[in-house]
Amino acid sequence: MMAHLIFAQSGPIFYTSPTNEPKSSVDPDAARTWGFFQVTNHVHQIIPRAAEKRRNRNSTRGELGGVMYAKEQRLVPGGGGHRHDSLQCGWPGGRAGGGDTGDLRKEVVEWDAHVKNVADKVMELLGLGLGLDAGKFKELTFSDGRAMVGHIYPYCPQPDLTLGITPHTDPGIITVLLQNEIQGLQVKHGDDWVDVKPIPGGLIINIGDFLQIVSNGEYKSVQHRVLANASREPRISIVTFINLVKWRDSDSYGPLPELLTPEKPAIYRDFTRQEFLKTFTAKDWIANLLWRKSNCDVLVCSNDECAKPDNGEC
Ligand SMILES: O=C(O)CCC(=O)C(=O)O
Ligand SMILES: [Fe+2]
Repeated sequence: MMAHLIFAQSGPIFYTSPTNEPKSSVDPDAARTWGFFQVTNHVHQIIPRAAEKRRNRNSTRGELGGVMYAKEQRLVPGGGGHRHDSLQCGWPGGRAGGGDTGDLRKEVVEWDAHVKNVADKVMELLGLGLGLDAGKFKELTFSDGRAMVGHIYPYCPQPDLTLGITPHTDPGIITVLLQNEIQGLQVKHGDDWVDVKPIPGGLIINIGDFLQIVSNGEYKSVQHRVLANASREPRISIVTFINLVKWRDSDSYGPLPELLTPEKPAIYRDFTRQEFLKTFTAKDWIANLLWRKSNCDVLVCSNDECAKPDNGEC
């Protein structure tokens, strides 16, 4: 069954006021069951030009000072599952604008600042939703590592034969996504793939693997995919991944101890940054993709020791 999820009329939605102060809390159901919700009424309504500029390159990948262009990525050799081009700019440590974004630099920096602002508000509310202090995620420097990717999905004459992006979960903390009016993103909900209807100016937020683990499974990192674009107009999305940098004063990660109780023991083991990133080295990443495994599957507790709260080791 194919359902349509209209975020604006029912279900997962959360508003910020025109001054960007939270007006109501994140519907905990949205982050807990859907893993996706949408923010509207955020102050900044610019659609950055960043992804509008399509780079036609012969090479499949080109790197240039922190900016990467990827054309028709095919993660699975011989597979046809990634019918889109991407432009990615990453800046560890929250310093936007590194690399050669050329004449788009101003928009990229401006958009990044806005997304960080919205992400900080959202994470404040998600933290409160777990019973944590409002500033907890900020203290853990959650919004400091960001990568912005502009995807463009060209018209596909045979959309039934391929996908824009194959099913996956996002690895990081949260993802903030702006899409144009061409529909294509779908979210897995039970056995169904649910269409995410574009709302002009709406920002789609989804929970990543890292936040699922940190929240000890309370918030869900949900599979999503993008259909190949059957429309003559290109589909464009601008995605900011809020990623793991380094927890304050710590190199070890896992479910937050303050969330663990005898009734709700750790379901994930502690892990290092290297372990977490390992699933994203090319080989492991493709293997995990093929087996439909996310970090949450890889880092799940494998013995009874983990079921004891306050025990950091598995
Ligand atoms: O383009 C979209 O709507 C989704 C992109 C996405 O899921 C991703 O880049 O991880
Ligand atoms: Fe994604």
